[in-house]
Order: sequence, then structure tokens, then C-alpha cells
Amino acid sequence: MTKVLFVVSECAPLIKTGGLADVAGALPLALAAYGDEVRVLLPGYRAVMEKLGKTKVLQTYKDLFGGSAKLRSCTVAGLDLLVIDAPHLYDRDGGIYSDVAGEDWDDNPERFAALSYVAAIIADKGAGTWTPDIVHGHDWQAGLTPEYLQAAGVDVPFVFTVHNIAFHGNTSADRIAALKLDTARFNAEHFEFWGQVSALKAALMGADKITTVSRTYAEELLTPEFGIGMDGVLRHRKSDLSGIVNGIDEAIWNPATDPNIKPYKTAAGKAANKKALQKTFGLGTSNGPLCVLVSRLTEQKGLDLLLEALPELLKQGGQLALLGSGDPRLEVALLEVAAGQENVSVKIGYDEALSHQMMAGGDVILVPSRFEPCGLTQLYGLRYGTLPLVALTGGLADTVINASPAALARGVATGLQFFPVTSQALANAFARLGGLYKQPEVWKSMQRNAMAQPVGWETSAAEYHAIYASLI
Ligand SMILES: Nc1ncnc2c1ncn2[C@@H]1O[C@H](COP(=O)(O)OP(=O)(O)O[C@H]2O[C@H](CO)[C@@H](O)[C@H](O)[C@H]2O)[C@@H](O)[C@H]1O
Repeated sequence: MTKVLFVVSECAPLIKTGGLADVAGALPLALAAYGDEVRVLLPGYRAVMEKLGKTKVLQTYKDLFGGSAKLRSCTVAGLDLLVIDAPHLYDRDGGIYSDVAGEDWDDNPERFAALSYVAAIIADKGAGTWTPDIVHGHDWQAGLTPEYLQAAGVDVPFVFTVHNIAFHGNTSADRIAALKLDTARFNAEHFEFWGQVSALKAALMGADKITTVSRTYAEELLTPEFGIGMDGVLRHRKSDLSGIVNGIDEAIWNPATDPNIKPYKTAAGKAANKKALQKTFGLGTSNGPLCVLVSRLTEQKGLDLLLEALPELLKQGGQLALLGSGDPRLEVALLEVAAGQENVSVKIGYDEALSHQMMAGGDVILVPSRFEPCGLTQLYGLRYGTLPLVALTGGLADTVINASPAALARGVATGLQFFPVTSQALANAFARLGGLYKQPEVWKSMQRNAMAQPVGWETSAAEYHAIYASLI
């Protein structure tokens, strides 16, 4: 049994802004099946503290980056949590990374340095009677952990997973002392990146093993196009880098038992959900496929490509129901298109229950991302018989079997992929989609394939387990 400390800035069902939280909430439970014991170290944001119930105080810190703090332990939804109760860092209005106006918190470097700093204390002194054999950090928020481990002289292996390389956690060099970092290590071998402090670089240089969330993305990361400045560092660490595809929590995402929908065991049960979804989105009926999209609205997700290719979908009789929030300009652009099209409906906001209803009621889940380390919504789609139409990139390349003539002839297709990732290629894919939708037998067989594809955590949890075992 390996004891693993997850260090992560969000974790479902306590706090979620995106896929990172899903992974942090589901992987510990999947690892338990392999005998690994995971505790999740998480900042005590106001929304988290409200959900904790009874906790036990394991440690107190007089001065954790500007104020006193406590480490609390408790169990929520089967997850063993270690929560940093530090009101000066985490108890505030607004989002977990940004204020009410959407601006990043000025003290984000300190807020997440504190997370990494406490991780090193736990690796050193334990939390109660529990001491980790491995520390496993996720994304830049956990990135300074190896620096603090090193400073404390703690020799616990550190595994780092890249969920999204686009966020570097950079800050100016004049904060080195405030972040309790060692000036002597402000160099290219450690946490310096183009004259700045980079939490991501610290992790990539300091980790014993680096993983990312699909095999294709692990290869893409080595190229300038996808490495977003870190490709050189990653090429340097190539022998320690691997890709492990994400799974989904099959208990929460199960069309046969999902409390948010009219449950179904075969794709035939989707019809009633489609009707309900059209009503929710104010859409009429149509003879084409109902496409759904659930996403953070950022440049990464390719919404602009979708807007350009949309006329072809509508020409095929298709409909679009979209749920998302993020970039205000994208929000406005999407709402404007929806206002002028009876077959397009957009809801701005974050709505977990509605996202389930969209998986159940949609014919197609769209993921036109420019880059996608893994992607989770296409996996939900597969499980719900909602065929993914995705860009051929990252995890989308690894999890969807394109309806090519060969795949159709062999009866193995589960969705559609388009490449290059351009609006023209997406429009072509919509034309292909229209053709497939008009062939009910082909469509039904693709739905059966999709629903039969394994999308759980078993295989991937075994791969993480093997990495931990290789380090101790
Ligand atoms: N408005 C909304 N309402 C309700 N639910 C919403 C929502 N917007 C997004 N979601 C949910 O948030 C999650 C998004 O996860 P993704 O993996 O698709 O992308 P994300 O870029 O956040 O994750 C990053 O990390 C994950 C985890 O490793 C990688 O899969 C991914 O490629 C990488 O970019 C899904 O569970 C989705 O349903």
C-alpha cells in the first residue's frame, strides 16, 4: 500500500472550475482499488469550508504567508481531505483564482505557494499519524512543492501531472523572499523562467516523474506549438514524461442511474431526454442532430471555429445547445448568434445538473478545441451514447474512433474527428455528420460502440499505481 499526498487547487465535489477537479475527486477512489491510500491537500476556500462538517485540527501554523492557519482533516464523499484553513488567503468573495471582476487575485503566488509549502511540511512531519510515501502535485498551483521539499531536506518522491500547460504560475523575481524560495536556486536548473519565478518550471525540473493526461498530448507537449514555452524543459525531461489518459467517475456519469435525467440503459432512451432538453433550451424540433457543448469559454476551446462553421451545421438541419462561461467577449459573441438563429441556444453560466441533461439529450457532443490535454466531456458523451465530434488533438485523438470509411466498414466508429483544427475542416465534419445522421442503422451502431467503450479509471489508475511503485 502506497500512501500518496495529492496537492491540488480544486477537487470535486467540493470545489470545481474545470476538469482538474473531476480528476482530483475521482482518481483517489480508483487508486484505492489498487491498495493506494490517497489524501487530498486542498486550500480551504470559503465554499470548501462550508461543506466540511466536523473536522480535526492536525497542525497549526503561526505565520503561513501572512497569517495564522490550521490544517484540518475530514472525510467528504469518500475522500480523505487535508484542508488548509487560512482565512487571510482563502476566505473571500469571488472565484478561487480571481476576484468578482474576473481579475486574478494579486496574491495568487502566495496563496498557492502556501499549498505547496504545507505539502512539504506534511511530507516532512506527517499529518497526525499519516506520512506520505509519495507527493503528487497537479498543475502550477502545486508547482513549488519540490522547492520546499528540497529546502526542508525531505527526500519523498514527487510526481507532477500537467493538466494544462497554458498556466505557468509566473511571478516577478522580487517576490522570491516573500515566497520563501532560495535565491541561490533562481536559475534555469530550478525555478527561473525568462527572468521570472515560475511555479510550473519548478515542478517540471523538480519532479521525479512527470505525467500528463493523454499519450498524444505527452508527445505534443514536446513541440513548440503545444509546449507553450515549456517544450524545451519537457524535452530535457522526456525520459521521465508519460501520458496517462483520464477516466471519468462512472458512478456520477451513469445514464442508467443519473438522478438529473430520465435514466436509460440503451440509446433508445435518449429520445425523451432530447425532447426535454429542447424544451429547456427553447429549441423546436428539427430533422438534424442536436449538438451540445459544455465548456469553459476560452481561446483553447475553439468556440470561434465553431461560430465560423455553424452555417454548415444549420444547413444540415442541426441544432446547437451550448452551456459555458468565461471570456466575456466570447459570451457576447455566442449570445448574439443565438439571438439571431432559432436553432441555436446558449446559456451562460455554470450548471452541473444541466450538463448531465445535455449529455443525455444531445445527439452529438462537440469539442472543437485547439489543444486538449485529455478532455472529459467527450468521455461523458461516449458513456451517454452522445457521439463526440472532436478536433484531432491531444486526448481527443486518443479517445474517439473517427467514422472513417475503414472504421465504419469494421463497425468500430464512435464519433467524428476533424483535422486540421480549422473552421473549414469543422464545417466539412458537420457535412459528414449530416450524412451519418440520415443513416439510422449506422448511427445506432455507433451509439452502441460508444456506450460500450471503457471510459472508467481502472486502466489509468493502474498506470499511476505503477509509477508510484517504481519510485519507492
Ligand atoms: N458551464 C459549465 N457548467 C457545468 N459544467 C461545466 C461547465 N464548463 C465546464 N464544465 C465541466 O468542467 C469539466 C471540464 O473538463 P475538461 O477536461 O473538458 O476541460 P478543462 O479544460 O477544464 O480541464 C483541463 O484538465 C482536464 C483534467 O485533466 C483535462 O481533461 C483537460 O483536457 C484540460 O484542459 C467537465 O466536467 C465539464 O462538464
